[in-house]
Order: sequence, then C-alpha cells, then structure tokens
Amino acid sequence: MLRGIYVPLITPFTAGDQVDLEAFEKLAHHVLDQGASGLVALGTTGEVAMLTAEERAAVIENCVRVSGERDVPLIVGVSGNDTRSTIAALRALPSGVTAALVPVPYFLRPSERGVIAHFEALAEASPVPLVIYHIPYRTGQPVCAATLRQLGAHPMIAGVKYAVGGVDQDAIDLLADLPTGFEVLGGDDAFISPLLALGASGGILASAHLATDRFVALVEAWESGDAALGRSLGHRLARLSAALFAEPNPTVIKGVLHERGLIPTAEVRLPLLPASAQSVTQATAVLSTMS
Ligand SMILES: O=C(O)C1=N[C@H](C(=O)O)C[C@H](O)C1
Repeated sequence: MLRGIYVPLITPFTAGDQVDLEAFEKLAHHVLDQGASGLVALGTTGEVAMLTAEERAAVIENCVRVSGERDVPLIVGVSGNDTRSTIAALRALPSGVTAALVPVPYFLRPSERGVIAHFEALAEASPVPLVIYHIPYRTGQPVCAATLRQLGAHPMIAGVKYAVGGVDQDAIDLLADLPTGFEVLGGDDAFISPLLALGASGGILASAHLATDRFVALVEAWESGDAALGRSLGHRLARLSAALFAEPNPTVIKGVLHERGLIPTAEVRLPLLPASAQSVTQATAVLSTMS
C-alpha cells in the first residue's frame, strides 16, 4: 500500500479566509493526474492546527470523495499526544480512509517504552492501519530503529514517515532489516533521494505539489535500480525542495501554486505569514529548470 509519492495537500483559502474546497479538489486531481500514488489530508502542510473541527471534517470528506473516484489510498493525519484522545480521534475517522498518520507523542517526551505502549494501544483500537510519523525535531522524542522495528511487527502498523532531518544511523539500520509488511516513507523532502536509495518505498512530500511527475520518476528510478537517473533527479529535486522550504512550510509552496494559477490565493493562517516575493520568485525559477 505505502509505495510512491503521497502529496500532503495544502489547504487553499479564499480571499475571505474560507477553505476553498473547489480549489482543493482540483489540486487533488491535479497531483493525481501527475502520477501521485495517493493523498494525505490534514498534515502539517495542510495547516491542520489552524483549521476548525468543521473545516477538518470538510477536508476529509472532500478527500474521501476524490480518493474514492480515483481509487487511490487516502492517509489522514490524526494528531494528539495522549493515548485516549488519539484513540477517540482514530475511531471517529469516516469510512473511505485508508490509513492514519499519527505523530510520535510530542512535547511530553515519554520514554521509548511509553512510545511503544502508546502505539500498541492505538494499533489495537484503530479501525485503519497506522503510519507512525517520526519527526523528532518537532516532537522532541527520539525513537530508535529497534523500537520502530518492534512496532512494525504489529499487523496494524503499516509504516513510518521518517523525517529526522537527515539520513541517520537508525534509518540505515531500519531499512537494512524491515519487518514484513512495514514500509518507510521519506518525510524530509531534501533527503528523499538518499532514503529511496537505501530502500524507502516512497515519500510524503509537500514539495511534490510541484514537479509531481519528477518525484514519481525519482521513486521509479531507485526502484528499478537506475542509480544514474536517481542521482541526477535527486540532486535537482533537492534544490527545488530547498527553495520551497526557504520559509516555513507551506508558505512558499502556496506562493508558487498561486502564481501558477492552481489556487486562488497564497493566504496562510497565523502564526504563519505569507512567503516573501523573493522566496516565491526563487522557487519558481528553480522549478522552471525541472521540466
Ligand atoms: O504535512 C506533511 O505531511 C509534511 N510536512 C512536513 C513539514 O511541514 O515539516 C514536510 C513534508 O514534506 C510533509
């Protein structure tokens, strides 16, 4: 299931600060037309923290419809840093959701044994398989390869979105010996190519709103063993990702999508601020070298 490029969709806003569901749906179809394997709703990139409960429900409903029409998987972000409320949120997911992307409990800094107990309890209760979101520079919680391997042996834990800000020893250890049925998806855009080279099966990448077909080609190159193509595409896409992440995600991506006429405004919600014109121009310039 977890193979290829998943796009964690941004949430477009109208000039009046409403969620623009029409633009959202068009964007979802656009990235799927370009070869994305699936969609991710309510990621960090979707500004989930700034959406109301009603807006979140509308986004999920929209994604369920599009992914159903296109017969592609839909992963929904479920955040929470305590076990009971996260179980309740998982149980409230509507049908049509393929898997839930659940961060390692953040801010609290439980022990790794606590992290294992947390995910095992979620996995026992969840109606859909889980993808662990490991992003220690946001959560503050380290998780080693042995812990991920232990969790990956659970039949309801399908994979990990691996985003440690680089390629570390744990990534190498984990990818060298993956539990059956457990996949690694890269979640740090700039490091996707080396992670694929090590055996990751794809990525959840905000950058893939742009040059989606190039990211898809990158996955296919490493999968088919075409290292020369994988390297050259990887180098160019890493430059694109660096430009798209020059300011807090998803501000530059929204600026470029707006400039290309794919969304009605580049608006973001506080505490994010719109990207500078300079960052948007720079990212657009890098993007124009990609075709
Ligand atoms: O929302 C996501 O999923 C992603 N969020 C990351 C972040 O904002 O740090 C970036 C990644 O591309 C996907």
